[in-house]
Formats: sequence, structure tokens, C-alpha cells
Amino acid sequence: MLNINEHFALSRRTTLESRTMGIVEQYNGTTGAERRFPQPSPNGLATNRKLVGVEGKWYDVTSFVHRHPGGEIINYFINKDATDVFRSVHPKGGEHLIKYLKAVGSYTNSVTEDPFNRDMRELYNRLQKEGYFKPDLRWYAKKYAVCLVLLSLVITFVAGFQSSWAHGLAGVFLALFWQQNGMLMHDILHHQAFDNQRLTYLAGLVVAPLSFGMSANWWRDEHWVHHVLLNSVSYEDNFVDPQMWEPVWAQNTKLFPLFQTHIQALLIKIQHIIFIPVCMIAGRFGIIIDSMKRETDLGTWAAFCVHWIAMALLLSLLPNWEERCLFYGVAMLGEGVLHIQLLISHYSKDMYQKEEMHDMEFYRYQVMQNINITNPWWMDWFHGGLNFHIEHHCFPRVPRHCMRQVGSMIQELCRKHDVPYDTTGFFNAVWRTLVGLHQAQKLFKLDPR
Ligand code: HEM
Repeated sequence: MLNINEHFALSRRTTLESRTMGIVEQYNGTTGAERRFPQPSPNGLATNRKLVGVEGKWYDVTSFVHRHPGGEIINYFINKDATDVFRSVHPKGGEHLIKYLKAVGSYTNSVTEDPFNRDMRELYNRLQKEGYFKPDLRWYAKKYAVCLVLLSLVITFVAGFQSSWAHGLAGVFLALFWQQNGMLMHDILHHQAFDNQRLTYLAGLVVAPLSFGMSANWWRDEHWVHHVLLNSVSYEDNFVDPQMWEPVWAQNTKLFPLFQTHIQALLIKIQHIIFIPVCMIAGRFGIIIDSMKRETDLGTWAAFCVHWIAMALLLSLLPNWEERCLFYGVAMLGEGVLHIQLLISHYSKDMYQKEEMHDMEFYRYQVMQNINITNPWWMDWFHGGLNFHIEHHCFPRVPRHCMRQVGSMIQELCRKHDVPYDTTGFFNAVWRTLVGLHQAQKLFKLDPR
């Protein structure tokens, strides 16, 4: 095990950018999460081929990995059993892909030795049989109709009233519009509304760059890595779960080696105090800028333009700059709550590193690394499915409105196998995050070299 100074020494060798962006190369070889995905040996099959194991069969992807529409993350699963992750990420659970692929060998169907994982695979089969994974377009269409009502309230209160309170209220409606769109984007990109890649892309354009001002492609790519390699950090491979890493927070001591400047050290000392205000003030712009920096898709850029032109027109309807700042400021702060919601389901969980990985298979790992938010059903709209984070990480394609039922099934299996199922109220989850940040800052110091 490395001590903290050695961590820092290691971390200096690479740039921060390569840590956050070079997600790919590290997947070859033994990385931290490897032990999470058991490896049956592809005995008797040519060793120079790249094989992926799904449901007991080996598929040769040697000539396909560079063209894989899901990106280079597939490299991480070469010569491994990828059954659970394969079913979780692909539309239709990848059944359409399996039908057309030719197997080149087989291994014992269930390499999983963890009885909890075995039962969760059975639960997956049951959910599949009972139609839980069926995309529910009508339910999501109703949700989008609510968004349109919110948008018309924004326009009415901006254009139809002169008073400041009406413009402040319009800001609240805009915050709700963005928050609900953000949650819809999350569901849609997980194929909960369409199990077709093209339609998912088009719907993603509407709810993300057009309505929210953020790139759906960027978010999807980062988010899938987050799902698959949740809460992982690996210094040698310059990798950290992209959704769990902001160069301003050290929520876990395993992130310390990634911080190198005195400014960062200063921010970390007060991170528990500034966490909420920074999320609320800068959260929205942080993801907009990040997503624009890497976007190359013309459709997305066209949607960005429409978004900002519409926003400029809306602001021009207000009588002066004070009213504009009031309106946009209220909207931005209100939408900032979404950024807190996005982080509290993981921030106070542990992070795993190569040297310390536990032998946990897919479902056990997903259950252990997530926190659910307990809330009455009538507040589900506010949490937008993020409250069922355990269920979502186990079965990302289950539509939001089925989560309660699926939650009871998972809880039953957790009780049966004595697997901790972490659930707490919204404010308590925020508190746990702040306490975690506070404890981490007490341990933090820059390398005194
Ligand atoms: C036999 C191996 C595999 C094949 C043939 C394959 C093929 C594909 C195809 C054709 C798509 C486009 C979506 C679709 O039409 O279904 C896709 C998407 C994707 N694949 Fe794979 N894949 C394989 C294994 C994997 C593995 C092991 C991972 C590991 C995480 C992975 C991650 C993804 C992701 C994240 C997407 C994007 C899904 C989205 O757009 O929402 N794939 N894959």
C-alpha cells in the first residue's frame, strides 16, 4: 500500500487532464475494478483475439472494438465475463446484438459465485419476463408535457407581468423546467423511453442541449463510465470515475493525490462550507462549459444555438438588467439543487483503488456504492428517480415509475443475503456529504516537500 506522500509523488507524473480524459488506455491490464468482474479463462481460444463473455458464450470483438458505438470502455471487458454490465448498458439488454453475433466458444454459464449476484441475475430475468424493461413512451410524454406547462408559465410571467415578484416566480418555474428536463434526459439516455439508439439521440437533443443548454452526448459518455466503474480511482492508470471527480472537492482521501496546487488546498480546507453554495451557483455553468468543450456533433451545436437565442429573447422581454439578473439568478440557484441531488447518492460512500479492491461482483458492488433517498411517493417528481439510486444502478433501463416495485424486490434479496441497503432522507444525505467533506478536509495536506 502506498503512503500519502508516495501517492502525491505518483500523481505529479501525470496531468490532471489526462486523469479525467484518458479513460481508455487503462482498461487493458489489471486495473482496480478488474476483480469486480470475474474472469473465466477463455481456454483453448486464440490468445491474440479480443473476446467478450456474455451469458456463457465468448464473442470475438477484435475487429470491432474501435468501432464500438459505446466507445472504448468495451476494452475493459476483454477476456472477461461481461454479462451483467452488457445487459445493463445496451438498449433491449443487448438481445438484438446477441442474436446477430456468432459465438466462438463457451464458458460455464454462471461464473458468478456470489449467491446475491446469482439471485440478482434471476431477478433480472424475472423483470425481463414481466416486461419491466419495456420503454414507456406514454409516461415520459406526460412528463414532458408537464415541462412544457412549466415553460409556458415562464413565458407568461416574464412577458405578462411587470412586477419583480412575478419575474422572480418566473425564475422558479425556469429552475423547475431545467430540473425536470435534466431528470428526463437521464431517463431517456438510459433507454427508458425508447429502445432505439436513433430516437434516443433525437429525444436527447430536445431535453438536453435545446431545453437545458447541455450536451447529451458528453453526459451519456461520462455517465456510462460512471455506472460501470463507479467510485473507482486508479493512480497508475490515470483514472477516476468522471462523475465523482471535480478538481475542487476531495470527498474521499483516495482523491488526495489528484490535488496539487495551493489554491486547491485552500478550497479543500473550506469545502464543507462552500459545497452547497458552489453547487448552486456554479453547478449549471460547470456542466454546460464542460459539455461544450468536447462536443463535436453538429446537431447538438444547432440545438445549443437555438437554446441561447431563445434565452436571449426571453431576457430581452424583461424591462431592465436588475430584473434580468433576478430572473436568471433565481433560476440558476434553483436548478443548482439538481447538482446536489446528483452527488449525494455517492459522495459519502467509499472509493476503491486497485490495491484495495474488494472481491465484489457487479450487483453487490452497485448496491454497496449507492445511497437511496427515502421520500413519500408524492415527492417522487422532485427526486426524479435519483432517489432510487440503488435500483437504478442495478437495472438502469427500468423506467422511473417502476422503481418502487423493483426496490421492494431488491430489498428482499438484500435482507436474504445480509447485504446493506443504504437509504436515508434527503437532508440527512446532504448532511452525511457535508460531514464526509469536513472529515476529509481535516486529513488533507499538500505534500510538504
Ligand atoms: C459482444 C460485445 C459487444 C457488442 C457487439 C456491442 C455492441 C454495441 C452496439 C451495436 C451498440 C449501439 C447500441 C445498440 O444498437 O444496441 C453499443 C452501445 C454501447 N455499448 Fe456495447 N457492445 C458490446 C459489449 C459492450 C461492453 C462489454 C460494454 C461495457 C460497458 C459496452 C458498452 C456499451 C455502451 C455504454 C453503449 C452505449 C449505450 C447507449 O448509447 O446508451 N458494450 N454496443
